[in-house]
This record gives sequence, structure tokens and C-alpha cells, in this order.
Amino acid sequence: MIIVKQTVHFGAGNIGRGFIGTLFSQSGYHVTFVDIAEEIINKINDEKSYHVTLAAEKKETITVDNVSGLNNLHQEKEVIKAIQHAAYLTTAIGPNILPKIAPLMARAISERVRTTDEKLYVIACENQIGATDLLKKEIDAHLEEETKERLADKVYFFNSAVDRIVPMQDQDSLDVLVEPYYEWVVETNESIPPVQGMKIVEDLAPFIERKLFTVNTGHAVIAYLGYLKGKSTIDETLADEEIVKQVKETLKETGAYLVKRYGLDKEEHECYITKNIERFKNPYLNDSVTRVGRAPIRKLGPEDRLVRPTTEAQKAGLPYTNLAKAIAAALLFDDPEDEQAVEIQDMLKENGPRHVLKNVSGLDEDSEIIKEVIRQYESLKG
Ligand SMILES: NC(=O)C1=CN([C@@H]2O[C@H](COP(=O)(O)OP(=O)(O)OC[C@H]3O[C@@H](n4cnc5c(N)ncnc54)[C@H](O)[C@@H]3O)[C@@H](O)[C@H]2O)C=CC1
Ligand SMILES: O=P(O)(O)OC[C@H]1O[C@](O)(CO)[C@@H](O)[C@@H]1O
Repeated sequence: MIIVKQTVHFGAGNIGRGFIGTLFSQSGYHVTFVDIAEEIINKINDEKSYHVTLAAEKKETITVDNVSGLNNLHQEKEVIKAIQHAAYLTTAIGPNILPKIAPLMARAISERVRTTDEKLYVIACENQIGATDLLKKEIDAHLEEETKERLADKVYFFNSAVDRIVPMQDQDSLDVLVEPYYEWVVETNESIPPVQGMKIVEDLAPFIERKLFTVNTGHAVIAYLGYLKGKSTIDETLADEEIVKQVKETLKETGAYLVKRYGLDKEEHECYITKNIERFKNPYLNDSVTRVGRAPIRKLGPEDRLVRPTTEAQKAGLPYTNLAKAIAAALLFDDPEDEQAVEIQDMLKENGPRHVLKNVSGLDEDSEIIKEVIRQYESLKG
């Protein structure tokens, strides 16, 4: 009897289908996608495969098969059953959603550790430092003490960093357009079943900080400055030399912090910055500034891509004026379609930028950073 390797992935969206699900399928796994989007789940079950196309001049396409779908809103029993047989349990749903799926994962894990000693590896693939730690904390909160004791040597939680630009897709199709580049870094000392394209490291911190504070900080600066200048896509924004200059200046600031903190080679890091700005210019992605700037409350959080490098630079005695400008530009992102942008604009109208920076970004009201951001905010507002 051939035993098919199984994996369960929460979030059949851009990264789920276009990156993590693809790598598992290519590694010989059957991928069960779990999502609340009924139409996507039905399509996955009807079509049983989809295409992933590389956004490049030569549009290579691969077929991803061996996939099925479950809706966690009304197929809880089936999701729990699928997790009983999985080697991996991964997510790409947005860090804010992790607490919502934790109760169901906790039920599945409780049942699993009572019936099998097979190992399960849980990995959250989100743009956030310590996303799997957060998921574990939420799962733990729903586990009995007795179950928690059984987890040792059976259920493992690994933090990870995921890097692949996957823009908004045609919502009527399962097919996904992705950039050719990708990097998936997972932190563990365990020997785990191989997954094509998964890079294992002992210490994720330099990888995730380098990625978050270069790729994501840079991307966010482009999105917010582009939005302010009325641009609609990232590549269109990068045709504006003034913005390119501003992105480079900002990444010099995050770079100085990263080089100092992790002892990175300065020249190598400069090449990493240049390589990423080239990635952003990809004209085949047609990536919108509103997608990249989405959810500004999350992006202005104390540990996220804008505020964390700023506070770290200040602590290290390094410059942060350009980062302060990026934070100011994020405050001015008023996309009416984005719930968090609307919320920030309401907060700004009612209580002003100091209040937002204190309550959303966790900055000290009297700090030099707040003063600099407000100065930049007033100047950008014109
Ligand atoms: N799109 C990109 O280029 C990249 C995204 N990421 C990260 O990957 C994560 C996912 O991003 P995308 O795939 O772009 O988002 P997406 O919006 O395309 O996909 C998210 C999926 O999660 C589903 N979902 C929402 N709530 C759910 C719930 N309670 N239970 C199950 N499924 C639920 C949605 O229906 C959607 O299909 C985010 O953390 C993002 O920051 C990381 C690197 C690249
Ligand atoms: O997915 P988030 O965290 O909302 O932010 C968008 C960012 O994530 C990415 O989708 C991929 O890293 C980038 O395109 C962008 O910097």
C-alpha cells in the first residue's frame, strides 16, 4: 500500500496556493487547504488542481495537483480528521486571524496526541516575528493541562519567515501569478521530513529581521509614498526617482541597524537591498499599492516593519529620520476600502497623530521619535 504524505494548510489565498501549498505538492504531499471562502474550497474540490505562473518575461507555468479543500466554518470534524494524518500543519491567513483558528487546531491536536505518537510540525507562515509562538500561545490556551503534557516529542512549533511576492489575483480562478523568487526559512534543530524549497536554520532572528526590515519596510515605503502621489501600482511608483531615492535612504537606516545588530557584511547587505528594489520593479506583477499598504494598524504596530526598526535604530544611536517619514506616510494612507486605514483616519480626526502613535505603535508620547514623525506628517500633509 502506498501511503500518501499529508499536510494541512490554513488559508487557501495567495501565499497558501501560490507558495506553501505549491512546495508541499511538489514534494509529494497531498495538501488539504482549509479556508472560510466557500467558493475557493468548492473550486479546489471540483478542479483538484490549479496553475502557478511565474511573473517573468517567459511565463513558466506549473500545475499543482493532489489538493483538496475543507471549510472550517462548517466542516470542523473533517478538518480535525485531516489533521490526524498530517505531518505538517501550516498557516498563511494573516497574523490577526491566528487566534480565530487556534481553538479548532487545539481540538485536533488534543485528539491526535491521544491516538498517535506520529510527529506533527506546526508552522505559521505570516509576515510577523514569532507568528508560530503566537499561534502556540493561542492553541495552548485551549488545551487541557493533561494534553499539554503529551505534546512533548509529538507536536513541534517552528517559527518561520516567508518571502515571495504574490499580488492580488483574478478572484474567479484558482490559478496564481507569483514572482519567480522565493525564500521559506524555518527555525529548528530537529530533523524533519524534507519539503522542497524549505530552508532550515538554527536561529531565525537574523533572517526574519533582515527580510521584514528590508523587503517589507521597503515595500511599505513604496506603497505609502506611491499612494500619496496617486500611483496605483508598485512598479509605476518606482518609475518616480524621488521615491526610489527615499526607499534607498530608508533601507540604509534599517540596514545600519541590521549590520550592527547581526554583524552582517555591509557590502553584502547593500547588494541584498539593491536586489530587492529590482524585485519590486517587476512589471509583470502589477502589484497594487493598496495591497502592499493594506492593514496599516498592523503595519504600524510596535514590532512591525516600520516602528520596530525605528525604535531599534534610536536605541543603537543610529539615524531614523527616513523611517519616521515612512511612519508619517503610513498615517496618511486613507484607502476607503481598507478597514484599518479607515479606523486610523477616524482616530486621527478625533485625537490627532500623537494619540495614534502612542496607542497603535506603542511609542512614548514625549519621545523624540514621535516628535520627528509628527514633523514629517505635517510636512507630508502639506
Ligand atoms: N501575498 C504575499 O506576497 C505575501 C504574504 N505573506 C503573508 O502571508 C499571509 C497570507 O497572505 P496572503 O496569502 O497574501 O493573503 P490572502 O488574503 O490572499 O489569503 C488569506 C486566506 O486566508 C483565508 N482566511 C481568512 N480567515 C480565515 C479563517 N478564519 N480560517 C481559514 N481561512 C481564513 C482567506 O479567506 C484567504 O483565502 C499574511 O500573513 C501575509 O502577510 C507573506 C509573504 C508574501
Ligand atoms: O502581507 P502584508 O504583511 O500585508 O504586507 C505586504 C507585504 O508582504 C508581501 O506580500 C510579501 O513579503 C510583500 O509584497 C509586502 O511587503
